[in-house]
Amino acid sequence: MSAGPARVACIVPAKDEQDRIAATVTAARGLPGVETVLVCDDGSSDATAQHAAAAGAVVVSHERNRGKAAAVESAVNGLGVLEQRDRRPEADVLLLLDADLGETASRCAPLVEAVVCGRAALAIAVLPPQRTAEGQQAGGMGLVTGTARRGIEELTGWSPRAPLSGQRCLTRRAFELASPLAPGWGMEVGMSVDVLRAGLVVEEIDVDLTHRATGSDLASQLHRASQLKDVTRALAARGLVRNQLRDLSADGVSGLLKRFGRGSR
Ligand SMILES: O=c1ccn([C@@H]2O[C@H](COP(=O)(O)OP(=O)(O)O[C@H]3O[C@H](CO)[C@@H](O)[C@H](O)[C@H]3O)[C@@H](O)[C@H]2O)c(=O)[nH]1
Ligand SMILES: O=C(O)[C@H](O)COP(=O)(O)O
Repeated sequence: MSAGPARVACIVPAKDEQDRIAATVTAARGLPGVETVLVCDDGSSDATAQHAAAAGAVVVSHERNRGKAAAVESAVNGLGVLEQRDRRPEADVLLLLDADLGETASRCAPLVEAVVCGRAALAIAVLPPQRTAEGQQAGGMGLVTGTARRGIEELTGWSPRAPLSGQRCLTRRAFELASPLAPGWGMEVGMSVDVLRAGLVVEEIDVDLTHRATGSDLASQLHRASQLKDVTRALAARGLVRNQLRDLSADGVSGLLKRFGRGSR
């Protein structure tokens, strides 16, 4: 990281977030060190872009929906263009926040602090249990989370508490090491694996954040299916399946049983 105070840019991917984006942007702008908030409007069909801009964000837009990872990449590219055009010093820290955090985004200072002080290259927020809009306990059967957690552990030896959490702060260098990001919902899993494999420190931090939690209706289950597909792809692209096949051919049936036992934890 460069000498002097750290420069933090906040990156917010947003699809149809007009109800919450302004509060999220306002809260993010108030975080220590945050100089710029960039929102990528990922093909929204509502007024997300206008609300984000009115709250003080720099907005880049996708004409059509391209998924979360592409939105994050576009916002970071936009940051690079701004820095060159305006000859401004480069941000050395990126804070990635989802658009639906609202004013709770103001609680993310501990993530920034962990990276700015050099304790971690990637700091990830662990959220408390969430409730759905109907007041029910959020979350599914744990299939996506469990797949992501076990995959990261198999590939790196580290077992995260919140493998899917998109609320994360990292050095620009760590972001570059994880780029291009794994597509769609695989970006967090891919990033964690890539940063750990580069030998950098990853830390999870409890942060009292609230977001729009996924429920149990059909749309929510379809969302989970899409997450599972992208997470599985990100893990496979980093060698998970290859490793499993290698171990199976080395250990035969006992390897299969060992792996099955581990998978059912
Ligand atoms: O096509 C899309 C879909 C979503 N988003 C934005 O991405 C963020 C996360 O989307 P959300 O629907 O809130 O995700 P969750 O269901 O909450 O997913 C959890 O798990 C994901 C990984 O599967 C992480 O990316 C999220 O941070 C984490 O909250 C939000 O700002 C969205 O507006 C896009 O930019 N493009
Ligand atoms: O609701 C959630 O936490 C995510 O969509 C992941 O769901 P799952 O881990 O319960 O399958």
